Amino acid sequence: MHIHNLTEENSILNTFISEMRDVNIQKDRMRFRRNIERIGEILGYEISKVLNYKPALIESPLGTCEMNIMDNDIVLCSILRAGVPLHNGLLNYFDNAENAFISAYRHHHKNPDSFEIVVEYSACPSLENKTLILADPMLATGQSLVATFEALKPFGKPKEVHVVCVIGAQDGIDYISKHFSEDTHLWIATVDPDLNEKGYIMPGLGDAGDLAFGEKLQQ
Ligand SMILES: O=P(O)(O)OC[C@H]1O[C@H](OP(=O)(O)OP(=O)(O)O)[C@H](O)[C@@H]1O
Ligand SMILES: O=c1cc[nH]c(=O)[nH]1
Ligand SMILES: [Mg+2]
Repeated sequence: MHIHNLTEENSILNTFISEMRDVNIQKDRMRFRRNIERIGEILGYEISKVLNYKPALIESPLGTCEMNIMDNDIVLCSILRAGVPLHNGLLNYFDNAENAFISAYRHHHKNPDSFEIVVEYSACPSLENKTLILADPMLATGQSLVATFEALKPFGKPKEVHVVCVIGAQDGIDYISKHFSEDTHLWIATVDPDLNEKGYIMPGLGDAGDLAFGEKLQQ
């Protein structure tokens, strides 16, 4: 897996991540969602640098110039719920992308520290020979991303896969590296060292879905 960790370079991206982590600033739900969206825009811009381009003649009112224009059939797929603002950020840049949505949530059994991933809903166009961009802000154990990728298999084989995340735990990155093909790209805003006993990224930011949309009742 090709890992692009954007936090290694100083940029305004780190300000957005720090606001998402900050226990006081993150209470502002609108800012939390907007920061995920802004990070989606930044990561989308980075992905655009490795996509395919074709020359096109562009006519301005004063003349004609040749420019390289993006030439990819993009399918943007995000994992509900927390993936929604990241999806919006990517879609702000990939105007004509097709879109897919998958639901994946942690189902807790009697032991609150153990869970399985339940994938229930999938709405997806054909992925055959397309550029799949798979978005979820949090990569903790990596199980949601792997379960989602599995659920997408009946929709066709993409030409290339780009996974987009805001915060990832090293263990989760190692896990998805084993389950996605070697030529997959991971575009990640930052990487944290640990997971706690509940599978939360440490120091992370807490529960991204709840911070973006409010607490949900456990199923
Ligand atoms: O890497 P994993 O260990 O699978 O954990 C990461 C998953 O957890 C979060 O979703 P959550 O299950 O909290 O659902 P939500 O978006 O509905 O809150 C997040 O958006 C990922 O999908
Ligand atoms: O740290 C984590 C792990 C899973 N889901 C989240 O929202 N946060
Ligand atoms: Mg959640």
